[in-house]
Amino acid sequence: MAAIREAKIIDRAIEIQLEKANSIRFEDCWLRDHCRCTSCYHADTFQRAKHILDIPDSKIVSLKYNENQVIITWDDGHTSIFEADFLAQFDYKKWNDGRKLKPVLWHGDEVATKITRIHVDKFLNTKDGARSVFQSLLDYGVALIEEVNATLEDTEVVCKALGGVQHTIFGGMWQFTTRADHADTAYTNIPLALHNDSTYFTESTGLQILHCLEHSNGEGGDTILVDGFYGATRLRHEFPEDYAFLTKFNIEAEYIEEGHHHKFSSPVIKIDAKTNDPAQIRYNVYDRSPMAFTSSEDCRAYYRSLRNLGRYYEDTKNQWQFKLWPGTVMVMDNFRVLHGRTGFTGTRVLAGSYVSRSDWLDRARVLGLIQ
Ligand SMILES: C[N+](C)(C)CCCC[C@H](N)C(=O)O
Ligand SMILES: O=C(O)CCC(=O)C(=O)O
Repeated sequence: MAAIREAKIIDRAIEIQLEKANSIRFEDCWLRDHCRCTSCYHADTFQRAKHILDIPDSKIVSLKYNENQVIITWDDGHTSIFEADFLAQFDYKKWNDGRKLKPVLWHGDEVATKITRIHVDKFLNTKDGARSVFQSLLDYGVALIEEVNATLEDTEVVCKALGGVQHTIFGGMWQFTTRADHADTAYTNIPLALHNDSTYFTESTGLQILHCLEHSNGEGGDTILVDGFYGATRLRHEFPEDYAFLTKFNIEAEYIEEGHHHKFSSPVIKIDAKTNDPAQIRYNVYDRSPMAFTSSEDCRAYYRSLRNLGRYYEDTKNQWQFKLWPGTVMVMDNFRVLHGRTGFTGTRVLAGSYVSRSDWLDRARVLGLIQ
């Protein structure tokens, strides 16, 4: 509970001093816009009631306060009441810090002991279980959900609980094997180097969920994961020019099959404007489309920087390699963690889905893990 010690008018703003906190200044335009009375705000839908062009450019004529509230009278006769707890949220530093995600960088198989591994019933039926899965995704970008029946239907229940199935050209829930249902090497048995999916979509897919329903009469098919942020951070320190290039230069990716042609250009390393740290990695050497360059410098920088970043991802010291067996659902954050697999023989069937980033962050927010 925030408590107001003092409030005063300064120019066209008010400044409030809270107990044991910084003082916060609020401009009159902000205050009028944030008036919580029923004609300014629909409290039942959490939406503003007035168009921004209809908010009067009015002046404060008087200010009263007590420990819990600030009461403002405006020159057009309107009154606004602000609760101390409401105002206390808008100390810029606290507000901004609260919005930063704080990924914990990892490399190698040490992460195996840190991530959440949880029984599916605990994940589905308890808040603590759900919290621990989403916290693991926020911290490390990976979680394992165990003892799931090896069927598409049971996997779907897990995908829904992670935020809901995201539909793409591959379908909603997918099941894939070496049968070439789509024009993509995932649908073969060849090895796949570390990559992010959907670099060719305007919005990358958020989580990727993989459940091996069967692997019989053969071997191989290990899963390999690497922390994309760790590699990017190493590049930033060791090859700052390449890091700068990959944060700015738009690299084009595409997906082509009968009836489809997706294409998108983006920097490989997208930066978070708040933290200046990597916010998303879009690294897929296979799905790059052929490009023209304005200069030989750019062309050479493209190859040099992608290779320098790729070396961290391909370094086995940075990777976590393991075998997924029926029963264990792997969830990973495709904005951060790169995945790959070793080649395999035999019959191997994987099921899963994507979950959009907006949808899984929605769950994490409702669980109180992020703001
Ligand atoms: C997961 N599933 C098998 C459905 C699709 C795999 C798509 C892989 C593609 N090269 C990409 O990077 O997006
Ligand atoms: O077969 C696997 O384990 C992973 C396939 C893959 O990389 C993908 O679907 O993007």
